[in-house]
Amino acid sequence: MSTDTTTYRAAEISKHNERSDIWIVINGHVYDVTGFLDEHPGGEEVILEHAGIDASEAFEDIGHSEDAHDMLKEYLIGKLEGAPPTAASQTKTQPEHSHLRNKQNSTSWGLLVPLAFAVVLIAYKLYA
Ligand code: HEM
Repeated sequence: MSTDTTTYRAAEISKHNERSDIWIVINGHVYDVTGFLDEHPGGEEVILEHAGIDASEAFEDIGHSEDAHDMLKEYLIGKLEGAPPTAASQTKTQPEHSHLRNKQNSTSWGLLVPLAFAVVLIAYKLYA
């Protein structure tokens, strides 16, 4: 059974980002809120938006009541180790479309070479 002393890394937490398996991080603590989704007075949408990531700011910004803060204990499964997970850490680290950019670069170079050749040829025809 998980306890408060269990620590989880961002990479592990961010895997729990589906309706059927939701963890969120609030103020350095990890909560399994899967069962709480249907019960949340603020609706399931806001919880789903923070599935697998750090929800500290959103949670505090709403100005949750003392009761809401107390409820957190029920869902606590451990602590966060290292940096908090963010939405960005869920996406692939490799920059998207990098292969496309490379392709574009090679295309423009491929056009430049015959163009330069044509310019040289025209200049030669004109002045030779
Ligand atoms: C385990 C985490 C959470 C618990 C236990 C929790 C609990 C509650 C409770 C008890 C309420 C009723 C009002 C109150 O007592 O303050 C509430 C309302 C609400 N919560 Fe949460 N909440 C959680 C996470 C979140 C998150 C991550 C958001 C993201 C924005 C959120 C947004 C809201 C909103 C918008 C309301 C409605 C406020 C209103 O109608 O005035 N909650 N929540």
